[in-house]
Amino acid sequence: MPDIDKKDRPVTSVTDQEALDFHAMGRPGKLEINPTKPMATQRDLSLAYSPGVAVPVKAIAADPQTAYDYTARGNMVAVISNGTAILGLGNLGALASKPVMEGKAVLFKRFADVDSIDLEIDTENVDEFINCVRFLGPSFGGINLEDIKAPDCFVIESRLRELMDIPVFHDDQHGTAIIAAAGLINALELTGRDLKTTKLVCNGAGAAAIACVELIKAMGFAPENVILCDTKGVIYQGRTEGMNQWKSAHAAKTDTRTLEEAMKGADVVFGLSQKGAFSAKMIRSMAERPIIFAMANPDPEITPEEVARIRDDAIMATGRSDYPNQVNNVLGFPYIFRGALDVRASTINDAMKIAAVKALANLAREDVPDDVVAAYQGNRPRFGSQYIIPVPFDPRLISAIPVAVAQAAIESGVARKVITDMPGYARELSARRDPIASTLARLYERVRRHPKRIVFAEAEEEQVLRAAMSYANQQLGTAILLGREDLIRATAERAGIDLNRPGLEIVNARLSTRVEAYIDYLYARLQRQGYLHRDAQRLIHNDRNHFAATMVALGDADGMVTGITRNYSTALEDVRRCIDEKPGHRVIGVSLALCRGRTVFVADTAVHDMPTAVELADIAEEAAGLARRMGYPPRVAMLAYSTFGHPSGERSERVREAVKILDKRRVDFEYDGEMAADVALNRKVMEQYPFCRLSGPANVLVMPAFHSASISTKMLQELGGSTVIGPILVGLDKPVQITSMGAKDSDIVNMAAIAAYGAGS
Ligand SMILES: NC(=O)C1=CN([C@@H]2O[C@H](COP(=O)(O)OP(=O)(O)OC[C@H]3O[C@@H](n4cnc5c(N)ncnc54)[C@H](OP(=O)(O)O)[C@@H]3O)[C@@H](O)[C@H]2O)C=CC1
Ligand SMILES: CC(=O)C(=O)O
Ligand SMILES: [Mg+2]
Repeated sequence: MPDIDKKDRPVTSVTDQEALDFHAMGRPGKLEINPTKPMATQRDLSLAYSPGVAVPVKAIAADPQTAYDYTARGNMVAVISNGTAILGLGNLGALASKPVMEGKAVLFKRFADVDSIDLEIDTENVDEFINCVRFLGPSFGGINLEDIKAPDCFVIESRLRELMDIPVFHDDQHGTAIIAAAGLINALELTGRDLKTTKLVCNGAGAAAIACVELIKAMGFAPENVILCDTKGVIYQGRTEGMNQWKSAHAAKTDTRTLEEAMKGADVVFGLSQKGAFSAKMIRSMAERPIIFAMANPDPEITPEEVARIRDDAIMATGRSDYPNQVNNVLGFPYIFRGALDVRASTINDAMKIAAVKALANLAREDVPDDVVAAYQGNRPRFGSQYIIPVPFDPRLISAIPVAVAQAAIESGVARKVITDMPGYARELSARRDPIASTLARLYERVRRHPKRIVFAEAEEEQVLRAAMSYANQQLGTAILLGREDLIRATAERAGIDLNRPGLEIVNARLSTRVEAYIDYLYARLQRQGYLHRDAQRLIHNDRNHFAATMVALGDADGMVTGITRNYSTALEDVRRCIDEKPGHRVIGVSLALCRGRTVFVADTAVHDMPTAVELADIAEEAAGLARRMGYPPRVAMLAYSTFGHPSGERSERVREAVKILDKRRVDFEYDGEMAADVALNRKVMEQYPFCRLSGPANVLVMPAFHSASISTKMLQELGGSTVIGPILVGLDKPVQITSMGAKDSDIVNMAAIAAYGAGS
């Protein structure tokens, strides 16, 4: 019996409590709405609302197409469900479907920058549902129907398609069929099969299954080689029980009556039914090199581990993100709608679906460029049984699929806007990618490849325990929990956290065998700064920051995270008693602000109150180094309230001096200044200074002083809707990160991952 390949094991798994906490933290749910225009002044109000708003109203009344120019319609999709077939969980009602629909809405945004809102319609009556949706056309550029049970979904979709002049797309049908077909084409190629003679069994005869079977027959599968099963077994010609017209259309001429009989000798099996529907016996009875797509969510018909225990020649796919070969409609719907919206398509037709299938299948066969490797857990994927389909985080999807879909819409005559410059369109699409997730994903993947032992210095705190558990769960390394074991265990129990999992290690400072070594180390460092041996003893025994930092200094841990219970500067002082600056470096804090598709590094947000010119130059070097290590070629702007000498003043003088120092140092990155923030960030404003040496908008902002750094990042976060990570501490000889007091568990994990990243490979 083959051992399961390490790659087949889930990369990350989450507990029920983690899932609930994730949905409850901060503002409950997963999305909110933000205005795209200023709404600050009387004039703004006059333009946005009465009287100004009357002008676009009249324009749209005169020419409905102008709604795409004057409203959000053209980038807005509704995700609509009645909750009658939520994933593979069955009919749990409209309200219970909301987490999934919010999820689909955020995936639209995350993967394809499509704005989306979920609408849960509380009726199981088909006519009521249709009547509710049919009048919503003016609000949206497209309708994504989701998790509506068969056969109602077939009636609902086809009637709405007739009634509405925007794309209506039932994702569980066509999204699933497109992804499954793309994966199947590649799996057939890898196993040397011809689709005309391949025998396929599909378990499930609902929304997803019927659409999959229709699509593969359209691709060339022989109808006599396709058998569909449902809860009553094989759908054979003449069967009367539990039938409907959609099942009848695929009733097979066969003597088999059960799934078990049908699967004997089958080349391919699709599971679009329910958890656990495939038995070991069924899998064992399939043909050589079988293709098994167990696509039920959240739990597949059979797991890759189970299949690996039965046979080692299968190509295995599931609908889940924690196994290789994820056949899930998330690879389709964001990009298919992106392409359809961009050409204002009136529908999503077969030509567009087939174009998406081909684009997806081809992408998995292409060589993967370096900047994509991070999306594949650090391994360079190669077309093969473990890689038949791209992963959802593949950054090439955003340009490859919408282009194919838009092109097909234009050629098949359903586009209301023609794109002539397709390469230009592909470039625009790439720029829509959300950098937040890619930056962090890249960092996490690097750490996953080189897991690290990180000490969580305040492990008696609940959010720290949660963060540590998440760190271990995400296979970033070992989380060392520092604290009194009885208190850690009590907190864990109260919070429902299971400490008996691999990757967690409790260290109690009082009981550690390393205490004497740590005291000696600290005393040797501090004895000439007025500290007695007993002071060093007290610090190691009683203070977790000193204990943790000494652990890191002496190599008992790779890095450390702290900051929840003590203010930043106090925590930093604690750490610096134990760890020096890296030779030739300066310790500073850099905040990473991710805002409206841009990433900027802001420094120094932690250490230097009123830096001198030399210190500013050092800060620029440290921040540029961090940017480069995180994959951004640095363009450093030395910020001030003035730009290139005007208006003059003492504060700007210091910044100008820092630029001269950088000139003398002949540093190997782009920098310039002094300049105001708008000059640094806005290409058009920068063009007014043609001599400026930056080749584009700055991505590293060196602030003239701590107050401006701190104030501007906090304002970005609170008013600008930016995600701010950090301050990230750089320049220390060992990787230590300090969170802000009261940080959330997700912030703490990010900082722990950054510490681990800093520990290198
Ligand atoms: N990976 C992916 O991207 C996607 C996966 N899916 C998964 O596919 C499954 C079906 O979803 P959907 O088509 O929307 O739901 P539907 O309610 O429309 O259809 C469910 C179908 O599954 C059949 N079924 C249920 N349990 C069994 C069983 N034990 N054995 C055989 N057949 C069974 C039902 O049979 P009967 O007709 O007799 O009631 C019905 O035909 C879900 O698990 C869902 O998560 C769906 C969409 C996308
Ligand atoms: C993925 C999905 O849409 C489903 O399982 O229903
Ligand atoms: Mg679904």
